[in-house]
Amino acid sequence: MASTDYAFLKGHGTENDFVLLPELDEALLTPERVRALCDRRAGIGGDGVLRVARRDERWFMDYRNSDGSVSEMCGNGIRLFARYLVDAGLAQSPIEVDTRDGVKTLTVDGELITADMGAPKLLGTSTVAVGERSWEARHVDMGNPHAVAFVDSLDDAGPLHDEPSYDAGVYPGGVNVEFVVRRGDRHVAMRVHERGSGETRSCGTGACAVMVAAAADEREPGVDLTYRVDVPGGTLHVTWTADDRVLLTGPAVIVARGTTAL
Ligand SMILES: N[C@H](CCC[C@H](N)C(=O)O)C(=O)O
Repeated sequence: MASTDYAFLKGHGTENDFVLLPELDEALLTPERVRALCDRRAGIGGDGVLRVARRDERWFMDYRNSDGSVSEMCGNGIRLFARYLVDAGLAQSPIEVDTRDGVKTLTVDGELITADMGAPKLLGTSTVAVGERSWEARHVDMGNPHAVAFVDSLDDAGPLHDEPSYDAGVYPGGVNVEFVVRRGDRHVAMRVHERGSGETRSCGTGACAVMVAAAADEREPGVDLTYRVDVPGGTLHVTWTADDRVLLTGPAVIVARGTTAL
């Protein structure tokens, strides 16, 4: 692989970490280069890559999972993307960011950033399994696919080294699998095995999917509903608005800037 220096930033949202590339051409971001950048020993390390691009007069977030695959949306990543734009003086809050799942609006309020993720799709149920154990999982689409399984304990899913098995008929393009427990009124905790990245410390779209699955039965017409969602890497808050939008609020921290030869 030819080695030329490219600018990068490293950051995270509740420890879901990303390599942000502000100037790389799309043609250079091959799956091989994504895997090399995300490698935690031979590369910078990350759960994914955020390439900064322009599309139709807007900023476009080109998101890639650490295995080099492409996904439609990344809830923690888009907050870091907005943090970069504001810190670099390239945009002011509120910011419209285009994604493969359409345009999202980001609002920056000090340390916290809120992403309007749009309307959730609450679909049917299927079965997910880890080893001998299996659970019913609720299909929630947040622009990307999620299977949400309610468990008695977050330890029930085991070490999650391997991808849980799932119904490929329901999820032909793969799926992010969340395991969730209730912690109290409008308060849940989750673990996630992400499509294309493995178990991560947090998943923004996953936190939204978990909240929608957990709150669906208690949601009242005309009322906004907010949940606290604890992830291994911190805490997110998710609001399902009366007009059927999901708002994801959490931190986004830039931890390093530099140049990469990858
Ligand atoms: N692995 C996900 C994309 C990243 C989602 C996650 N990092 C988030 O914060 O939403 C997928 O393939 O759909």
